[in-house]
Amino acid sequence: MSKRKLTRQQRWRIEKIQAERAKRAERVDARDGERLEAGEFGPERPGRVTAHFGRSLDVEAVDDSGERHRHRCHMRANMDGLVTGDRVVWRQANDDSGVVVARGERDSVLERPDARGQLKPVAANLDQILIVFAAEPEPHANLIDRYLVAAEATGIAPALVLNKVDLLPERGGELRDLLDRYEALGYPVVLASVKQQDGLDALHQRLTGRTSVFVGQSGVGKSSLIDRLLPDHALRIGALSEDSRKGTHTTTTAMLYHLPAGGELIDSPGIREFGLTHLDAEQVTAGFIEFHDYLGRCRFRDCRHREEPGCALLAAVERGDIHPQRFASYRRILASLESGGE
Ligand SMILES: Nc1nc2c(ncn2[C@@H]2O[C@H](COP(=O)(O)OP(=O)(O)OP(=O)(O)O)[C@@H](O)[C@H]2O)c(=O)[nH]1
Ligand SMILES: [Zn+2]
Repeated sequence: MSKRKLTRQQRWRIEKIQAERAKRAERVDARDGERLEAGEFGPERPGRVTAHFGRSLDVEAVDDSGERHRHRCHMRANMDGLVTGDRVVWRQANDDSGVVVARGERDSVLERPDARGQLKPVAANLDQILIVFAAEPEPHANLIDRYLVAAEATGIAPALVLNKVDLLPERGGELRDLLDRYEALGYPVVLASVKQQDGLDALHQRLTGRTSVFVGQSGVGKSSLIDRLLPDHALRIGALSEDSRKGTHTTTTAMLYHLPAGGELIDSPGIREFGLTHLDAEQVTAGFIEFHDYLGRCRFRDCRHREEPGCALLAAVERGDIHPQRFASYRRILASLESGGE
């Protein structure tokens, strides 16, 4: 991303706004501290972050009657970096609001570079990254590989979703062959159609009992899928705590939704355009799961798997144990990282 030059005046204004914000946060935190001391908050309870807005969060907890309820919470000053999906310990004030006092351990975290290019967590405790592609716009194998590599680097299990199967030729055509190859590598492949009545059964099954995100190229149907999976729009808006509904930045935060049949979806525009930036060559190599058996077996320890004699990867390609198209993708991704861009 190109660095935008700010005028001195603009910079001064931004600094001023940031200083004011920091001061306000300090005041809120001091007040929370006093109220905690004074015993104005209830006992510690477990909860899960379902949306976040600056230093405020929505925290979902199960109340005494067994129902899920969302509470607008502050986080203490020492608690930076909470994200949607985090498990937390929080205490309720005498109204509906509360304060988060601790963060639970994370099973996984999805990160994204911020405007300055630094990696920042955007969502936590995900089980599954659903990489969506479609009959149209037609996916290139290299694009699928790029998403898979990026997903593998997060440690969160990827699955492939082919949407718009209503547009495929009867026997599935080349795309079906391509998918078979990924299935043979062990990746779950799910076929879906927003247009067809029964087109989402397999997807429902994939989603049940897991916390998932949808990622993928523009136009593949991510929004359409999410709208169908969360049919009641009121249900989506209703997923925000009452205070958050009045806020203005509801469209940019990652939100956690419950699916009617169980399972959760975490979604935000920022997550959907999840990409490959910030990976190094080693992560790219590790992102090709069928290479794992051969790594460390090349004659030279620093083998770059290009034309070195005794390269175990090249030999596997030669024997047909690694698909040449996957190996070509690997090369292309490395080359694009070396040239410093997508
Ligand atoms: N034929 C067919 N069209 C679909 C299907 N699902 C979505 N579409 C259409 O594909 C187009 C793009 O869908 P979106 O849901 O906006 O795609 P998206 O992935 O959210 O795109 P971005 O918001 O740009 O990231 C729309 O015109 C949809 O109506 C499907 O299963 N079959
Ligand atoms: Zn090698």
